[in-house]
Amino acid sequence: MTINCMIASEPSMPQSAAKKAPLIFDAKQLQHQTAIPPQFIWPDDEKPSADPPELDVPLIDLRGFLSGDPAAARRASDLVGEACRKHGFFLVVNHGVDEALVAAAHRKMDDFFLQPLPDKQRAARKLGEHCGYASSFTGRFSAKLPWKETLSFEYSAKSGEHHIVEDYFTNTLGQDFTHLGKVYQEYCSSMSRLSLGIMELLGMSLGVERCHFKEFFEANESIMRLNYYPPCQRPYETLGTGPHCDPTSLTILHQDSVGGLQVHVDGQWRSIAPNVDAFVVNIGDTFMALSNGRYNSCLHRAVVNSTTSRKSLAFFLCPDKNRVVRPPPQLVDAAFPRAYPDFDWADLLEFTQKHYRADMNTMTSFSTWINDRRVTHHV
Ligand SMILES: C=C1C[C@]23C[C@H]1CC[C@H]2[C@]1(C)CCC[C@@](C)(C(=O)O)[C@H]1[C@@H]3C(=O)O
Ligand SMILES: O=C(O)CCC(=O)C(=O)O
Ligand SMILES: [Fe+2]
Repeated sequence: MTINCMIASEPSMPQSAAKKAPLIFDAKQLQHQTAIPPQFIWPDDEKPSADPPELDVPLIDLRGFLSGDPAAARRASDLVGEACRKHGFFLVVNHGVDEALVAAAHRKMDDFFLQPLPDKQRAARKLGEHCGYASSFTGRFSAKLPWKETLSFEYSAKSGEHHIVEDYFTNTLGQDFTHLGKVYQEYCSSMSRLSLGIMELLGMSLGVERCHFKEFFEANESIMRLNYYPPCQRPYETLGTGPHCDPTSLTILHQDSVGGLQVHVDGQWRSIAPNVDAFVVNIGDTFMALSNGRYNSCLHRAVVNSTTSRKSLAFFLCPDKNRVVRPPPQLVDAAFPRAYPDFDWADLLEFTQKHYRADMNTMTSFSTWINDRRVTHHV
């Protein structure tokens, strides 16, 4: 199996317009090989260890809150706040999302990812854009490549855009994929509804009006990402997804029963055990900014294994692209002065797609970048 390796100049930063033929990576072949291109081998200080300790993640039962019980809402909000002041991860159960829909969303991933590579590449992601199929980002980064394939697409809760997911699949992949589009359209709609409920709990936990963040995200333009992690014969030298904080606002993740999600807590990588009845929820950089830094976006990654492919469904809640991300005034005071500049999500998304590989320092780098750009444009 020939691989055209790209001799890249930059470490693992986004590539400028691809002047070189990118490394062509076919998971079906490489998943059986111990000879792995060096671009996939991570530095010693980032390699995963075997059997990390499990993180005891708060499990929040949403049944009472969703049925309108004020005491249950208060309890759930307190648990959310406690988790967000620690590591920013929590599990939700009795979340109201149909388990058959979740199962269908996982099953339909195989209909796309088990196709031959040329068929998948009909949906190939264009450089600088966030939607489409990416095979390990071989054309995007030159080192520390993630051992995964992804398919990302937009979901919009705006009126008049209720078929954007279905249309994406039909327009990109043809009528044979309309059934996938219908499943993911319904799945994303469920995720959006659940996200707005969690935004109520987050608002309550921060002591702002209960509907403040819910209204901010009512017309969300979110990103749905299907993560497909093929087996890897050197699982302790590679990573499925590298260490990062999500630049988005809220992530609702469903991991299958294989396991592989890890969170960095108190200087240690801890695994989050699979629980197919639960969604894993974490806040991202944009919500950290909306909370004026009172809640932290948390560092996490995904590891792979040598025997089984792993799948995860990640719904990334994002505001309307042109809503200004600014914390409510109640969250700005002498103890918590403004942590980040005003920005709109479109700018942060552009930054992660064209200028910076999201990691644990994205917001610091972005703040510098946006301030410099404002000065330059202002001059
Ligand atoms: C806005 C996004 C950029 C990424 C997908 C969503 C939210 C998470 C981001 C990401 C997963 C963080 C780690 C690096 C990244 C390049 C990846 O491994 O996929 C990020 C995504 C991206 O830029 O495509
Ligand atoms: O697949 C996982 O468990 C995590 C993926 C992730 O963190 C992401 O896509 O942002
Ligand atoms: Fe993530």
